[in-house]
Amino acid sequence: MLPFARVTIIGLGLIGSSVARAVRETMPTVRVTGYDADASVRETAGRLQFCDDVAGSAGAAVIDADLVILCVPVGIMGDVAREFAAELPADAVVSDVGSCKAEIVRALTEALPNAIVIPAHPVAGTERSGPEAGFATLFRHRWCIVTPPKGADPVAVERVSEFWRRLGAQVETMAPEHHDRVLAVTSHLPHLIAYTIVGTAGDLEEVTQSEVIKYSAGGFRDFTRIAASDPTMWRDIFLNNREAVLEMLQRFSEDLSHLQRAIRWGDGDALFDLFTRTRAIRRSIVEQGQDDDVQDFGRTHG
Ligand SMILES: NC(=O)c1ccc[n+]([C@@H]2O[C@H](COP(=O)([O-])OP(=O)(O)OC[C@H]3O[C@@H](n4cnc5c(N)ncnc54)[C@H](O)[C@@H]3O)[C@@H](O)[C@H]2O)c1
Ligand SMILES: O=C(O)C(=O)C[C@]1(C(=O)O)C=C[C@@H](O)C=C1
Repeated sequence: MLPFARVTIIGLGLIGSSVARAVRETMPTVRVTGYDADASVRETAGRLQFCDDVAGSAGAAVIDADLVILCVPVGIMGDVAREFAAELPADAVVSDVGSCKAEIVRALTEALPNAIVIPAHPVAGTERSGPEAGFATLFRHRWCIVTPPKGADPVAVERVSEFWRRLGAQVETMAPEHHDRVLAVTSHLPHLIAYTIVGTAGDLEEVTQSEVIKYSAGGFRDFTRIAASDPTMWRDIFLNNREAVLEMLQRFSEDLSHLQRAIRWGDGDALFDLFTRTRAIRRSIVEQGQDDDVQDFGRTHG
């Protein structure tokens, strides 16, 4: 049996439109209603037809939904929930796809004190944004981390988990605070580093007169892809996962200082040992099938 019959997606950008497309493909009998605050996004959604209908307000979009998924920037989840609170059916499940979870659990449970709130995070995306960037296979073979609030109904948790499994994801359940510490290392810090290195190179360009662009290849190009990610989305992630990001950044700065010292004192063994350890980490990720060229191609060209 399908976990939900009438799904409403609020926010029809990269992730919202990908969820809609994936539902179409994997659960074609499920009715998908969409809403976006931006009229031009609603118009594009109507043209691309990845929803059965596009509503004119958040309230109208949720009116008979049994699952509502918020696919908007992390910093406005609570405000958007308040917009549709009065129209939300009592037995509907409210979820989201936000990239950090503790603050969202707090904001959604505060905005919807009587609703069934089961947040989730599909750990899948690209540097692109908007409804044209979405694609149905985005979540296939990717993790989706479900982060229920304390005391959440296990039946609702299982329905949300089954929904994501049907979209092709592998599901894990985690406490929101634990999620935020893990993702601070595996996703948020790497983005911060990419933003920094590309910004630094951009500043240096004035000195080197365009050599940065001319000779950018390999490693630097990979950083520029990540550093092209949506500014609103990432501003909100850093402001809403502040504690965990600052903790991991402190740790990272210490490790960077050790490397700096090794280079200064010509400690080749320290450099060699670290690079050997990191190469083994990359190889074990590839062996576990969590990364391959086909998937990378799909993510950047989908
Ligand atoms: N991009 C990724 O790689 C990725 C991956 C996983 C999760 N996420 C999370 O998914 C969420 C959406 O990210 P995205 O990449 O799809 O962004 P996006 O910019 O492509 O889409 C966001 C959409 O939300 C709409 N929106 C903004 N304010 C709104 C409001 N008040 N009411 C209704 N709609 C509103 C925007 O018009 C836009 O169409 C974020 O919370 C992000 O953290 C992103
Ligand atoms: O592949 C990318 O472009 C991404 O940045 C995707 C990525 C990630 O860091 O893995 C970014 C943020 C999301 O919350 C989940 C996935």
